[in-house]
Amino acid sequence: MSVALSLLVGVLDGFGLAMFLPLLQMVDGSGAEVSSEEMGKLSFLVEGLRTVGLDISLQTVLMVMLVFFVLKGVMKFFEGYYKVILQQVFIRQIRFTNIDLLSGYDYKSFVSSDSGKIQNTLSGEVERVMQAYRSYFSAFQSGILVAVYMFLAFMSNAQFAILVMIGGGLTNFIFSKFYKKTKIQSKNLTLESHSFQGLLIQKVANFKYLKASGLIRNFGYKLKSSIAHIEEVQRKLGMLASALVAIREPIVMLVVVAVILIQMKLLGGSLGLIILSLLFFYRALTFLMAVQNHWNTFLSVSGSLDNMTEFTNDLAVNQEHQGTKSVNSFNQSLRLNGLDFFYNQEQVLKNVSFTISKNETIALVGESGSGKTTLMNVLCGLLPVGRGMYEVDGVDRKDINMLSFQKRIGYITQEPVIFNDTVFNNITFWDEPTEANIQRFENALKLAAIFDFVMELPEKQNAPLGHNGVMVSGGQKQRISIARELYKEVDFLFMDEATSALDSETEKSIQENINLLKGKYTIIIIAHRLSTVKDADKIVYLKNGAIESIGTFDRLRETSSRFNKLVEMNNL
Ligand SMILES: Nc1ncnc2c1ncn2[C@@H]1O[C@H](COP(=O)(O)OP(=O)(O)OP(=O)(O)O)[C@@H](O)[C@H]1O
Repeated sequence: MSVALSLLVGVLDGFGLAMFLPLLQMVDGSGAEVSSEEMGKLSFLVEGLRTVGLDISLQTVLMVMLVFFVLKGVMKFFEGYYKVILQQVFIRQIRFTNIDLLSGYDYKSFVSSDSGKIQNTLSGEVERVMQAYRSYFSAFQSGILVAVYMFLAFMSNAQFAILVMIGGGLTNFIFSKFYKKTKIQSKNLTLESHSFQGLLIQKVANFKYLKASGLIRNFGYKLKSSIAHIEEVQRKLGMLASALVAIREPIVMLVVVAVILIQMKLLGGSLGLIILSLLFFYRALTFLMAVQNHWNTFLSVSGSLDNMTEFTNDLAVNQEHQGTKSVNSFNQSLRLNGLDFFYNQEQVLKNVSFTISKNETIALVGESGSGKTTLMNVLCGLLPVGRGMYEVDGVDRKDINMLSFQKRIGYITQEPVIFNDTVFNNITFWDEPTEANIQRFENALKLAAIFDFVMELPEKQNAPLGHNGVMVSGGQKQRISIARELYKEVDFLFMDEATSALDSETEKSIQENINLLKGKYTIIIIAHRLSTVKDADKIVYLKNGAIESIGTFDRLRETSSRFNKLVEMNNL
């Protein structure tokens, strides 16, 4: 469609231009009858006018010329508009595909990925891909116009056309060197942008620490040095582009001058034919320059295309495996049998076997690095099973649709997750404030022991929490994130150090609430402070990735001297 429109624009423009020749003949003052021979094979235009009974007068020629250019204008509108629509479809597809792929991205791959690359590819790089697409498309369209004008020039004077083509082809050797260098710099620009975005993310995420420790300016230097690298690459790209623009016209003129001289002096061509061909060539060469311009711009952003392809492939290859069996409720047990887990070559979990029954509270304890978080991540499906077996209600992990399982999970992390929005939206995850939802919301607040605090805020549930929850204390953030999980209708509560950011008073109140939830949810909890897990139904004590002992608090105290040591260290 777009090719056809470009062709039409070129042909209409060419026909319009061809009408200049009869016009020139009329104004040369000789008064001779307009001859169509000077137009070469395009003479059919003048002959056609005669056939339909029109005089070849000044008015007719001018009117026909006008009609051609008006039609060209109309076609140009459709061509431009169609181009915008195509571009939107293309970019939307890239954006939507990548967002979907990112949602399905496997957690294990995500952990070892570069957040700067993800951020940069999905923001700045998308813009550059759009630019690449635009330039590629424009180069292609201009290429079509070059072909149309060359064809028209060929129709009016074949010899001249061939000579210009040979000249044009020879100049390409010079341009190709520039293209190669541009491509290399384009790749560098993408890599430098990834690293800049990575540093920026870290500066924002660690702002508090950097500020409090006086290191913020040192980190600022790193960002500035990254900017300097980007500028250096951009300068090189700019230099290449300027040089290309500068040499382009003199080279093209060299070709034209040489060809006219050869044609006039050696081959004895007619000036009339050369003039019409020149009109077409002028157009063809203008578009040839446009092709080269667009092509060079395309190459200067082509690094982004490679990066986007590689990024999309990486996401696609590392999609989370989803089984076909949905978990819509939890009825019996989670069962691990002989589970091993590896990070690269390193074995982190060794032969772990135990069962968690519905509505039991299980505590994972052990020294730092013993594998508690890893085990929790396997249990909630963030990490795959390396070796061995993991079943939910008797269904193998591999056969389960993990998204459906994870919807049944309330997850409370070490660092409470707070979105930059109101208390209500943070807890209900943007649910409609219907009466039933408000009731559910208030119940969740009460269960998380934060109802009084919220109701005393000037704006109550509509109070904003700020970026990362800066407007509330660590303990309050934790309770809000607990309330969010309780608002969901879940079967499991996974708590990773849920009480670590709380003062002892708040911890006591949360502890009481966990006790209240005990028996209503299946709770899997990691806590360094053993006070939190004292009342658990079962404690899984991990040592170097293997289960050292398993049982109630009192039973472990009786049977495991190592556990006793841990308890003593915790001053219990
Ligand atoms: N993404 C990772 N890549 C490689 N090794 C990892 C990764 N995450 C954790 N490990 C390793 O796995 C082991 C267990 O880590 P894990 O975080 O599960 O321990 P933990 O008991 O939760 O520790 P802590 O109490 O300090 O949080 C550690 O030796 C750690 O170095």
